[in-house]
Amino acid sequence: MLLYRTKIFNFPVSLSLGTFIKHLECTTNFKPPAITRRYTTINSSTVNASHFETLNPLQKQQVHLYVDTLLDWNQKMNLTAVRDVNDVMDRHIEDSLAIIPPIQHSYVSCCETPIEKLNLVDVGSGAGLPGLILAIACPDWKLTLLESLNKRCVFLEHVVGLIGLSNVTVMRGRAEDVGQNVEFREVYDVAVARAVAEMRVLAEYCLPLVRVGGLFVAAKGHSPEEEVRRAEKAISLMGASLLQTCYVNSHSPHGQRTAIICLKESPTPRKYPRDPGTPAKSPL
Ligand SMILES: C[S@@+](CC[C@H](N)C(=O)[O-])C[C@H]1O[C@@H](n2cnc3c(N)ncnc32)[C@H](O)[C@@H]1O
Repeated sequence: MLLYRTKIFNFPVSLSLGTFIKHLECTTNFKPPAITRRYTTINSSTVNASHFETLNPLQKQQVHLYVDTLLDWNQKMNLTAVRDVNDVMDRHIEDSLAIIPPIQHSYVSCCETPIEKLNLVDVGSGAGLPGLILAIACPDWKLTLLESLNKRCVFLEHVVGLIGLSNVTVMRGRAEDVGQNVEFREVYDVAVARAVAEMRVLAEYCLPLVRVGGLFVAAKGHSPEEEVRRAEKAISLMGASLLQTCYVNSHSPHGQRTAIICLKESPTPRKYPRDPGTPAKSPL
């Protein structure tokens, strides 16, 4: 059974999905949206196994094509340190799929627009993780894969075309520049990031891209508490607040993973993000 760990009166507890959603509502000031809830229950027999097993046959085929292409291109360019197909499935695919339930539950609980047509940006997408996997698993969502390295963008464009995904845009650029571009600033419902930087830096990369009322979701390891605590100031400077740390029992060999969820409450001041390189050199 998929359990969400949180704290009640400072005691760590593990909650089932339904209880977790109720807890989220009780411990935040946000009113449940007027829209119909779509994720009040999850079939525990499906989440009990791997997240991959919950995909339909076409989606599974698309993931396999992605993994084969990734490993093929990895012989020519450095896309991932993971070389074995089973390891890619367990470490990258399961890890990426594991953040979908926390995104869905937090969005439905706290954000006022319907979740069906979500507009997401994956910051520092690398070889497309988690963004490209989210695009396969949630074909109604629109994904922008933002990546600064040209060769990785070439791979992304190739694999997106090969799989035939029409809901993905590959954007080459630095988060610091894109976040200052009026065309992309504060337009995304959700920004996600995995294995790009520490939370203080990620907050400055991601939150300027998120619209007021949207979410920033960072995929992190099993013990992100100290990193998250240090990032509280940066998150607040960006006009957001920490909503929840969701502990997800991933099928990945890393075991438990976390999704750190922040809600954007007010516009980010114009001076953020700072010049390229500054957020990483001098985190807020
Ligand atoms: C360690 S890789 C992780 C990639 C992927 N998210 C994953 O989970 O496998 C970090 C990626 O973020 C990109 N990156 C780092 N800083 C960035 C920035 N400021 N703007 C855009 N991309 C960035 C790097 O080029 C690299 O491809």
